[in-house]
Amino acid sequence: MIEEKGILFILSGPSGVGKGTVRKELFERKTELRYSISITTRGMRPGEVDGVDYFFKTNEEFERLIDENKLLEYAKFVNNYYGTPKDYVMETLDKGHDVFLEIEVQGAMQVKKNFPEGVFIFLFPPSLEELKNRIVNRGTENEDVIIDRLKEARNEIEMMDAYDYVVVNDDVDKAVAKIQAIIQSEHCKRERIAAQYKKILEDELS
Ligand SMILES: Nc1nc2c(ncn2[C@@H]2O[C@H](COP(=O)(O)OP(=O)(O)O)[C@@H](O)[C@H]2O)c(=O)[nH]1
Ligand SMILES: Nc1ncnc2c1ncn2[C@@H]1O[C@H](COP(=O)(O)OP(=O)(O)O)[C@@H](O)[C@H]1O
Repeated sequence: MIEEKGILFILSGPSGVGKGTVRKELFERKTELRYSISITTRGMRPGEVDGVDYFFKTNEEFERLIDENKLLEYAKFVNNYYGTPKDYVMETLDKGHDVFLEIEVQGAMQVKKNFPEGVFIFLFPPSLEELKNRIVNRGTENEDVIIDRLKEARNEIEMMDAYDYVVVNDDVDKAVAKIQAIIQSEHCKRERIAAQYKKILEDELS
């Protein structure tokens, strides 16, 4: 029997496109997925909980994690560090569970280099105008940060071609349904590989 490892799914997209909203809705429906809680040096927003939304750390603590090689990937995004805990992701995949990362583009490209078998999904806004409205209406960032995040959004959108799938987030329910379909489709691909492998073994034995 071949060892069944979990699949690593990576969701990226510009700030304000709706990654958090879509991810939360997905987890309401698809409980077998495991979410990897990221580590960040950004300040906590009202309503956020340490250890639920992020593990909130100081710059010093974060840089120690980098030095100790504890991160699968990390990036600086608009003056703050964000990173993925390596041990959690690797151990969870080894146990056969799918893992879901919600990370920005630079980090996703590091994962792609080291983990090309991951499935890379880009969440795309219906328009740049709508993206701006969503960031502004969310009301969690000041004007300077919003301008920086919108600049970053243009760079991020240019990297879209490096992703396996693009999902437009015009409607949350539809976007979640598409991501669920991608997850199922990727499992069917793995099942095909497993079936081919089984057939080869059976042919050898006969
Ligand atoms: N590279 C990397 N990016 C992350 C990680 N966690 C979150 N991010 C991304 O960092 C960016 C900023 O996140 P945040 O400050 O929470 O803002 P928001 O996603 O716009 O609500 C978003 O694109 C996140 O997806 C991580 O572990 N690694
Ligand atoms: N499909 C959608 N239609 C309208 N508004 C949305 C949609 N998806 C998300 N939003 C809203 O856009 C804002 C940004 O969403 P959020 O999930 O915080 O984005 P991100 O995590 O990508 O920065 C939030 O106020 C959210 O309620």
